[in-house]
Amino acid sequence: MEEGKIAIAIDGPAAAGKSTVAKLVAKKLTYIYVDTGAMYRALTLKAIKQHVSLESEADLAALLTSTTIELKQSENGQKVYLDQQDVTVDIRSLEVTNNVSYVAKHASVRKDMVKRQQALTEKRGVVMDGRDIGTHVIPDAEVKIFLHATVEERAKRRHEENISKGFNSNIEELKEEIKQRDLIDTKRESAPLIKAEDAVEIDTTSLSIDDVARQILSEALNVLKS
Ligand SMILES: Nc1ncnc2c1ncn2[C@@H]1O[C@H](COP(=O)(O)OP(=O)(O)OP(=O)(O)O)[C@@H](O)[C@H]1O
Ligand SMILES: Nc1ccn([C@@H]2O[C@H](COP(=O)(O)O)[C@@H](O)[C@H]2O)c(=O)n1
Repeated sequence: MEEGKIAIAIDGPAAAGKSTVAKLVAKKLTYIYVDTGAMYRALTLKAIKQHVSLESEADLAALLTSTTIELKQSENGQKVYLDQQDVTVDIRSLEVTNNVSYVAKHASVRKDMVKRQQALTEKRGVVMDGRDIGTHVIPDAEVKIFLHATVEERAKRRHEENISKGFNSNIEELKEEIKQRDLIDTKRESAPLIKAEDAVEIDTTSLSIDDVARQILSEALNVLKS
C-alpha cells in the first residue's frame, strides 16, 4: 500500500447514489475516482454500433480485446474514452442503459474488465464504484461500502435528475428499468451484485448525499488513523 493511502470500494444496485458519493469522497481525500459501470457501458456502446450480438460471449470478449477504454479525471468526475473517442455522454443513452447488464453478465468479459480495473488500484488512493468491487475487484479494500435505497426512492431521484437536465422522464418506466437491471445483475452466475461480508451497509433512502458521504469518510478516516 502507498503510505497513508487506502482503497474504498462502493457497491450497490442501480441509482443507489454510488457515483455521487464516490466523487465527493474522492475529492475530499484527493483520491482517484473510478466508475467501473462506465467501462461496461463503453463496451456495450461499441457492440451495439458494430452489431455484435450481446448474447455471444466469445464475440464480446474478442471485441473487448481490441478495445481501449480510458477513464480520465475531470472537474466533475470522470471522462470516458472509447478507442480514443470521448463517449462520456453517449454511454448514458437509454439504449446502452437497457442493454449493459446483458453484456456485463458474461464471465470472460468480466475477467478482462476486472484485470483492467485492478491495474488502476495498485497504488491505492482510489474510490471505485460498481457491483463487484468489494467482492472481486478489490477484495482487500480497506473500506467496503454497500449502498442501497428503496426502488421507489431510487426511481424518484433518477426522475428528478432527468427533469433537472431537461430530459423526458417517466417515473414508472424508470422503476421498471431499475428493477430489471438489478434482477439481471443479482441473478447472473459470474460475480453477481451482492454485499461483501465485510462491507458496511448504508440504507440511503432517508439520508442526504452529504450524510452518506460523511459516513463513508468517517469509515475511511478510522482506517487511516489506525
Ligand atoms: N442520498 C441521496 N439523497 C438524495 N438524492 C441522492 C442521494 N444519493 C444520490 N442521489 C441522487 O440520485 C441520483 C442517482 O445517483 P447516482 O447516479 O450517484 O447513482 P448510482 O448508484 O451511481 O447509479 P448507477 O449505478 O445507475 O450508475 C442522482 O441524481 C443523485 O444526485
Ligand atoms: N463493477 C460493475 C459495474 C457495472 N456493472 C454493470 O454495468 C451496468 C451499468 O453500471 P452503472 O453503475 O453505470 O449503472 C450495471 O447495471 C451492471 O450490469 C457490473 O456488472 N459491474
